[in-house]
Amino acid sequence: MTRDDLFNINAGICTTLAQAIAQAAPKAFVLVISNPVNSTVPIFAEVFKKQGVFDPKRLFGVTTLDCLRASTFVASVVGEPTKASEYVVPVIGGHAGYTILPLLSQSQPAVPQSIMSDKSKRDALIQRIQFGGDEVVEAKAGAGSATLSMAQAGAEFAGKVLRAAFGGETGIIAPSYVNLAADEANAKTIRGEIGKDLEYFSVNVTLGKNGIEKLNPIGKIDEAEAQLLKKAVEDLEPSIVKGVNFKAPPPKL
Ligand SMILES: NC(=O)c1ccc[n+]([C@@H]2O[C@H](COP(=O)([O-])OP(=O)(O)OC[C@H]3O[C@@H](n4cnc5c(N)ncnc54)[C@H](O)[C@@H]3O)[C@@H](O)[C@H]2O)c1
Ligand SMILES: O=C(O)C[C@H](O)C(=O)O
Repeated sequence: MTRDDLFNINAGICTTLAQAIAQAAPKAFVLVISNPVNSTVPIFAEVFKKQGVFDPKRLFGVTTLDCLRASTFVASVVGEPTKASEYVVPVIGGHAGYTILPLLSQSQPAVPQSIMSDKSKRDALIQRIQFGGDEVVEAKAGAGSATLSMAQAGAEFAGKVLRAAFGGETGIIAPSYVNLAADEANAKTIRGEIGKDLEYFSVNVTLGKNGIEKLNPIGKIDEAEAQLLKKAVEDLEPSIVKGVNFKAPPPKL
């Protein structure tokens, strides 16, 4: 089963939840975890638009688990598994397979050259990050997906949104899959970087008291990442369209 297989069940559930949020809490910060995130976030946005309450600064797709996996697997490959929390690896694109694009070239601390210049080691590391979620789903064989690691990721991301919105903290940056209209000025740069006029993409987001304060451009990536970016964009586009075009069946009487 892939995240896309969940669309048929979760699209309807997300529509119902979005309608309830639009009516009961139209100013809420909405953090979407339900898969396929690449399509469910557009579903939320479309419902909010219809209800006249859409604020792209307050809608987030939660991709934090991809970053947790990236730092965990990088630290492990480097031989420092206990130092995973010290590694920050930006992950952009979306939250499924090849749309998950870890920017190893931007890792802090840097990934050693012995890995970066060894194609097979580097490819294996990227594959592990991209398909770590599928690994868990397969291993659980129908009994759900990531739980403890998702709890850590969800808590980390929600904590950041709350600290920025209500705790007065500034400069908090977190990756998230968002509607690029949240920051049109930087969206223009990001669309130029990805070479496509996409409505949704995951980038590093600067959080503030109103939610998304700034979308951070991708910045410098290397040739291998530029190739992976093309594939990510190619796979992401139909998932966005699927979410945007979803029409929930009328409720059963
Ligand atoms: N974004 C991520 O990184 C990430 C990570 C892990 C899981 N997920 C996604 O999170 C979702 C939940 O995963 P899980 O492993 O916790 O699944 P789960 O099956 O353990 O839990 C799903 C819960 O949803 C409830 N539910 C079912 N139908 C509902 C409805 N109509 N309205 C409200 N609630 C309903 C069920 O009772 C159950 O408690 C899935 O879509 C999964 O793919 C996302
Ligand atoms: O639930 C899934 O399909 C996997 C989940 O999104 C994950 O990344 O662990």
